[in-house]
Amino acid sequence: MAAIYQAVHRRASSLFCRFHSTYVKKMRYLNELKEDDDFCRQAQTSGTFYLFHNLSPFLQKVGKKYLLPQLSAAEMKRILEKMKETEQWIEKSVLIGCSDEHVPHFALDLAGALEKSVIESELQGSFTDLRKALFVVDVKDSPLLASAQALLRWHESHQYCSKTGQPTQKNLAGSKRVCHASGITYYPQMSPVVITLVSDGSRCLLTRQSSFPQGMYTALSGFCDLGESVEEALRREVAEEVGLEVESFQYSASQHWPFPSSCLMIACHALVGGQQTEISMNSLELEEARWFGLEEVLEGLKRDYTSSKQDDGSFLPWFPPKQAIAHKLINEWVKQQTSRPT
Ligand SMILES: NC(=O)c1ccc[n+]([C@@H]2O[C@H](COP(=O)([O-])OP(=O)(O)OC[C@H]3O[C@@H](n4cnc5c(N)ncnc54)[C@H](O)[C@@H]3O)[C@@H](O)[C@H]2O)c1
Ligand SMILES: [Mg+2]
Repeated sequence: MAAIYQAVHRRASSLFCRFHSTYVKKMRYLNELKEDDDFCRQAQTSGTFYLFHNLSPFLQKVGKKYLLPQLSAAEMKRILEKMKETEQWIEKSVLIGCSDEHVPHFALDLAGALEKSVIESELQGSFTDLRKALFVVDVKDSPLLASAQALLRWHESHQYCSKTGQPTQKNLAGSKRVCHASGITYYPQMSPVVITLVSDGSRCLLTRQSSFPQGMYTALSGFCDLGESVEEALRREVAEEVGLEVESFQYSASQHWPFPSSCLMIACHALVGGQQTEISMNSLELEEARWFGLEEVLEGLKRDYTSSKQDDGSFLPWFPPKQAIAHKLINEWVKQQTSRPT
């Protein structure tokens, strides 16, 4: 009965969809895949697959470029058969998007099924740590890579119900997990983080944690506490980490960030009053916090880790690459400074 209802519903939706844009149709299609296991199972037979092993994505190096190969369902089947694994493995994949033509994309972690080196030599590429992969693939592929890994990571760490201790079961698309003993449904989660580029009008405040690569400075950031609004978290983090009081702030943009595990980065510009710009750094959290003038920021934007290294082994300041939302904040600040009437 449910299957008939779903088929009728799908037919009605597809008629309705004739009047919708490509984007709306795509979102409706993805939503159906999440809601209907049979539909998703069928989609897995015609979809494409991004491979992971122990949460490291599979990349192929072609010349100087790192590509993110998508395997067809037929190719996946061939590899699993060759390695004497069953096709059931395909059901462990999670839905991560689809093309405008509704070819669904899935991510699959093959750890536990296949030996890493065997797949690497079969497919001529390598499973690469996400901290490297994210920065070497084409910029347009980084968000997909980050969210695919985050979803696979969430499933890996939510195998059991935290109330009953019983195994949880994922739906086919991987948009949720259910504990059949308690009836609890678990959904993938992100932790909200506010990232703030503080300015005093003519300088911006950039900071380092001791765990950062040498020479790298970025905007202030902090996890939102439970029950806090974005505004409250922003003001608290700036006060906690550098001892300054925010006068006003403006939202810029947001980004999903996979480190340490699924953050929703909410990026803002903040202004502190001209009278109170003396930094009182919290050395438990930060190694350094200081004001940067426009010239120094412009110079820093030209460097990366390698080019910032000096002959004596020290590092000149450099900033996060364009995949990180901090880069956008710094660029926006530069634009605002350079477009101001002098
Ligand atoms: N994409 C970017 O441009 C960018 C830039 C800066 C920071 N970040 C990310 O923002 C995250 C948070 O920044 P931060 O380290 O300054 O935060 P923070 O200042 O809140 O300090 C981190 C500490 O907060 C605690 N904490 C509270 N809630 C937590 C949670 N949900 N998960 C983990 N730890 C929690 C832990 O003790 C942790 O050590 C970092 O993990 C970093 O990867 C991204
Ligand atoms: Mg912080």
